[in-house]
Amino acid sequence: MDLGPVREKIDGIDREIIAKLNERFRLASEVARVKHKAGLPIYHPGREEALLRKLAEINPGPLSESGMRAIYREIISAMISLEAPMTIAYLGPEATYTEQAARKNFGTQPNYAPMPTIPDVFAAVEKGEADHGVIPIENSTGGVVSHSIDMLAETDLTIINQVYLSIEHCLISQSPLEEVREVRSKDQALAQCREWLARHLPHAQQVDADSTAQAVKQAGELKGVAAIASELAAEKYEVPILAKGIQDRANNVTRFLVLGREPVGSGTGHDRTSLLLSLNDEPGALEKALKPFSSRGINMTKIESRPSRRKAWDYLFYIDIDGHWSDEIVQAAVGELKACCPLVKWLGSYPVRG
Ligand SMILES: O=C(O)C(=O)C[C@]1(C(=O)O)C=C[C@@H](O)C=C1
Repeated sequence: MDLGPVREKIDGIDREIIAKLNERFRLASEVARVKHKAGLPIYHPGREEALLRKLAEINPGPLSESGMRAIYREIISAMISLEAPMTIAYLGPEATYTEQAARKNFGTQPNYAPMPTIPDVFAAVEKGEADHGVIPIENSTGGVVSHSIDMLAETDLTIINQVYLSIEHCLISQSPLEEVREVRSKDQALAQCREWLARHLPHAQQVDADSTAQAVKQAGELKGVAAIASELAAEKYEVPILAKGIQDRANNVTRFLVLGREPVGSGTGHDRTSLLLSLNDEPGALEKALKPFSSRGINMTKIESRPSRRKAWDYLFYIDIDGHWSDEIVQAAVGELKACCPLVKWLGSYPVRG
């Protein structure tokens, strides 16, 4: 078949797409100017999610929803970088899962700033060295990242978005499996591969590292040491992969939070709100605190208790509910909550991915 005529048609469509994209850029620039005047950030996760949900509804295919989202992720990323390039701080070093989550959310265009620890990510955004920060918050197999929850109790930053990332772990080493005597990784990653390690490396010592990517760097330098990390990290630090998909649960997903200095926008109709509560030291205090939500049929998707670090045996409760802070029903529930809890801190409201 002569491909010439089809390719000519494709060229014509590409010319139209480019013209339309530039028209879109000009309109988005107008929006950016208005936001700039009002002192608002350009990045608006709620608007982006609402736009993507609408596009998914009208997309007749064969373009898949994930393909459509990836294309639009980059269109918006390029748009924002034309107006005001963003700096995104994340838990580094380079090639961590947190970097992958940050790129999934912000695309390829921002400046990415790897930070050595979770508190450093908070500090970079608080000091204005970064526009936004990305931190891991919980994993479907390993549970919460306590360090992140503890930092949320102390910060003035707001959660403005969340990102889910499927986590596929690899065993990475310059030595063959028979010679591996030590496995290094972030405690969470080691916990997610416990059964695999018990089966394949029962005698290897398990050692905590600051991050999965840090463990790969070390595995590249030390014989007999293996790391658990992503394929991307193995490629980045040029250390061979011995085994892929070694996590105990096939469906291993981590949830990351995107932080900003101020809340952005109102609800999208499908949002989540995170709150921090403290309770009075009296019988039934927790039950009383949950009542304002259950009595209104507000779904609570998470509750996690953490030591308050102010007093022994004093706890803070981190909760996630369906709805946006600005929703009337949420406001009514929070009003009732304030009457029975000494502390009610709003951590942020953000869109739930459709
Ligand atoms: O609608 C807006 O608020 C815009 O700034 C435009 C736009 C877009 O390109 O669609 C750009 C950045 C925001 O994160 C959301 C949407």
